Amino acid sequence: MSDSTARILILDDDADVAYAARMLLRRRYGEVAVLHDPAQLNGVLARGMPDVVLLDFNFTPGRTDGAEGLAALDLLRRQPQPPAVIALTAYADVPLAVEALKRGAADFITKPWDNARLVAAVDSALARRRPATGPAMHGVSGLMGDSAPMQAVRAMIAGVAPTEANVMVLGENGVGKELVARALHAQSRRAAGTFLSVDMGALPESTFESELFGHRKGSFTDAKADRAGRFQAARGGTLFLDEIGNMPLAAQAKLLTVLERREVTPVGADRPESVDVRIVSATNLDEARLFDPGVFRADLLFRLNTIVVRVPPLRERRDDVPLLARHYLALSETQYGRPARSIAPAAVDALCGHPWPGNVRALRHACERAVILGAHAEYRIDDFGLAAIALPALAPMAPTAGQTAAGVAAVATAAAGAVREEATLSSLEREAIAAALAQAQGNISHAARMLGVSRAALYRKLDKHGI
Ligand SMILES: Nc1ncnc2c1ncn2[C@@H]1O[C@H](COP(=O)(O)OP(=O)(O)OP(=O)(O)O)[C@@H](O)[C@H]1O
Repeated sequence: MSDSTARILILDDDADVAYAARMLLRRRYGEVAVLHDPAQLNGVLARGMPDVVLLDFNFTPGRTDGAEGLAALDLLRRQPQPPAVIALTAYADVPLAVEALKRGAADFITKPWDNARLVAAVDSALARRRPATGPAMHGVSGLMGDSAPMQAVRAMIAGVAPTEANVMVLGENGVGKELVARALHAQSRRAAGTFLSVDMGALPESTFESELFGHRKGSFTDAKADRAGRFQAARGGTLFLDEIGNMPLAAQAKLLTVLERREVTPVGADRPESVDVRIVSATNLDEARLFDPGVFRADLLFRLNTIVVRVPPLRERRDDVPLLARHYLALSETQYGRPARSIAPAAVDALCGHPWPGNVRALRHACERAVILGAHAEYRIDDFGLAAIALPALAPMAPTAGQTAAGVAAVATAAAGAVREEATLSSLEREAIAAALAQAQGNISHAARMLGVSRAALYRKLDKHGI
């Protein structure tokens, strides 16, 4: 399965619910669209079939019988290549969920949902629906590239995947660490189980244990029902602990205890439950920082890094650039209904020579930009917006704790010279982001913290500015 090509449709009349689901899923999957009215479903399907539909069941205010959702489900199931449907039902509406399953829904989720559960349900619906194929893809991971360094990474994955060893994936932002983790899962004995990804840097310290280990009803004010944590949700599968380098030390101690004992105690429970998950972790910290005990506990590190897979930055495997560019151009051409175009030879050379501080993710965004803005018969280098992409790499500085957004903006201004009179709000935002990234040495989580926004919000802004 390749997350970057997965298309998800959320069909829910509640704008807040749809927005929350879209924000959650957008980082993981290629395209996440929202539709509020089932009457428009036919038109949307005619423009392209999603892989997974999250389907609400009541659209007209006051209706609770679920008939509108069941009709939409029937319509989806009648398509020549029907998407997998995950029913979104109210907490108590078990009969409706059962009816949806009988009519072909792949799964159901009760609202309000548990994020980990929802992602796990989408992942497994995708995995069941379509194994990724294609000459450039390898295995079922979507990990592309035939350069010598990528062949070495792939050989390492093939050797390590069938073992139960914990694996730590190292590499800069956007190099493909999550794809490596997915490849490890897909080639392991746990492939039929869940692959569950958790952003450890984004878990609030106050709910860390409840999110990871689950809780019992009544164990704290908001604990209205028993809830499984990520360790339980990934049972029999692989738990991908992303951004492990951003975990506070106190949380590291709790994680260490679980890994040592191989059991978790849900908050409010009086006895532990055994855990059956394989742990794959990832960080963009360089190894000097990772081995600094002030940043990361050595005992936890040794639990996690039985095997280390290093994913090289794109500038060290330039041979992969043309293949990746063609793949992502083709993907965006399909997505935006644009004609297929080739890349001018000079543009291929320039793409290969670019330093790509944001690695494959940045290349992907640059290709999307070229498809949208390119106005010639062939893609030219200007279409990719590369001069702008290089900006963050110009002034790398040591990260500064507690940096404020205003401070970063000021540094951006200094780095870029005096504020130009014609500078727009948007260009100031772009400069602030570029400066924050430079100061954080490309670490998205640190840059997001400096700017006072979430990682997901920063990714959206990187997307918007083509950084
Ligand atoms: N080898 C590759 N082949 C195809 N696509 C890739 C490859 N490497 C990365 N990508 C794409 O680049 C984007 C970033 O990949 P991924 O999320 O795996 O990187 P990451 O290293 O985990 O990033 P971060 O550290 O920011 O979380 C995704 O859209 C992914 O599909």
